[in-house]
Formats: sequence, structure tokens, C-alpha cells
Amino acid sequence: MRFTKMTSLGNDFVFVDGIHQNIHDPNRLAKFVSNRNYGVGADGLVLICPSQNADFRMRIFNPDGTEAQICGNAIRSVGKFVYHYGITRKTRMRIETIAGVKVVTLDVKSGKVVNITANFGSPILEAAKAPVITDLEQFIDQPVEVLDRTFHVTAMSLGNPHMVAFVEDVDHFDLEKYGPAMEHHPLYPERANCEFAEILAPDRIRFRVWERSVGETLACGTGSCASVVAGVLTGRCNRSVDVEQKGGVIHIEWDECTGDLFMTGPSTVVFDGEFVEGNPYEENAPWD
Ligand SMILES: N[C@H](CCC[C@H](N)C(=O)O)C(=O)O
Repeated sequence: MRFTKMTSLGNDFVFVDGIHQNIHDPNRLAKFVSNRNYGVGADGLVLICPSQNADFRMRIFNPDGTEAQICGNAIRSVGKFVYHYGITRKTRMRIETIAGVKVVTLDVKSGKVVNITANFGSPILEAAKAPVITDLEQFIDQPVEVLDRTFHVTAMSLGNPHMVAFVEDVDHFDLEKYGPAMEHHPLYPERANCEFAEILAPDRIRFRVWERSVGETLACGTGSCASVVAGVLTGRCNRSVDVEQKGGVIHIEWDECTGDLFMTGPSTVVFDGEFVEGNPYEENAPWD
């Protein structure tokens, strides 16, 4: 089985072409490839599959084997992957996910994909669909007690669940302490990807993320969108924002007319390879 390692701002994934290869039990494969000691090492596994109603279908699995609905950095990387490996000549394509079909556009210069834009559509602000357990219709800037602190939280779905809290001095924020407690907070029946964000300027945000089923990652695409949406809804930022993360900067635009969220940034093909002795389906394996 061949695979490709790609990274988008340090949010790294193992990509497997499921169009030309037959992949069984991707949940288990995800645990194996993601393991940084026994496997390749990644924030998850991405399968590129044929689609009935779009150009391609993407499936994304977390390192614990659970399947997520969508991933912002991975879907942009899928756009680069299919072009880079000549699976398509299109520079604008529709990619199906559990969270719906998203349009991905490639910026190609001298045959190289330099930037990729994904349109995520509108964020889902209805609390019941975020999902958050509350009587409120929307969960915006609401006080939430976590351990010994109260955060003001905005919850939404980008296809996957997010919560955003604004903090001061995010670089010194104790993410290891509050991240897991927030991810597993009883408010979120499906848990949540948690973004702790600092406003640097109306057009510049810096955030750190504690991802559901992963922990801290260097960047999160859907989390960048969620941070800007929360910033706009609470009057903290503009609709066109550069979003800094540990792994780099991504640009987010939230279109006022259509409500669509656009994310633009790079993705790198690091290497490709072939599994030799690793057996992803081994019983009682150390990566379980
Ligand atoms: N890193 C991703 C999100 C992965 C989501 C996953 N951790 C979950 O929803 O369970 C991104 O760039 O949007």
C-alpha cells in the first residue's frame, strides 16, 4: 500500500489513494499510521475515494481511529494531492465529506500548487446542531465553568463541533490543563475541537487548538474558521483575518453577502512511500 505524507502548517496527515487501492478497516489503519513510533506519524489518516455526486470523496480519521466529519487542512491538501499526482487536471473541484460537498480551488503557478482555497459554506450557529446542550438558540459568548476558571464560549459546527474562547496571552495559556476538560465538557455531547484565541488586531488573530481525539496540533483549518466567526459575532474582529497558529498563518474570509467561509493557505507534499513490514492489522498491536 502506497501512502503520501502531507502537511499544512504542521497539521500533518497520511494520505492514501483509495481510488486505485482497496483499503479495508481504515479506522484501524488510522491508529497505525498516526503512531509516531510504530507508524508514519501524523495527526490522522485521510482517504481519497471516488464519489457519486462530486469529483472526489474525502474521509478523515483521527489518531484514535474515530472518523471526523471534515478537516480544513486535509481537504485543501486533498485538492493538492489529486492535482500533484495527475489524478485530475481540474483546478477547481468539488470534494464530498460527511459535512457535505465543499469547493476547493487551486492557485497553480508554473505547474506548482502554491495555495489552496476551500469554501466551507456557512457556519452552523444553531446550538442544537453545534451540538451544545442548552436551552439557548445560539451559544455565543456564554460563561462556561471549566475546572477553576470561567471562559466565555462561542459554540458552532463547521460540519464538526467547535468551541472558541478568547484569552489573553495565548502562548502562555495552560492548554494541557484546560483543553481536555473543555473537549470533554458535558455541554458537548459529541465533544468539541477547542480553540483558545487572542485578538492581536481586528485583522489578526492568534490561537491554539486542542483537537477532539488528537490533543494540541500545530494548526487547525476548521478551527481558524471558527475563531474568526466567534470574533466577528462578538465584535472583536473583521471578516477578513490572518490567523496565526503555532505552525503558520492562514487567511480566512467570511463573506457578508453569501455567509460563506473561505480558507486560503499552503500545503506541502513531504514524501511518499510504501509500507514494508508494518502490519496495520496486527492483533494486540502497540499502537492500540
Ligand atoms: N485539523 C482539522 C480538524 C480535524 C478534526 C478532528 N480532530 C475532529 O473533528 O474530531 C482541521 O484542519 O480542520
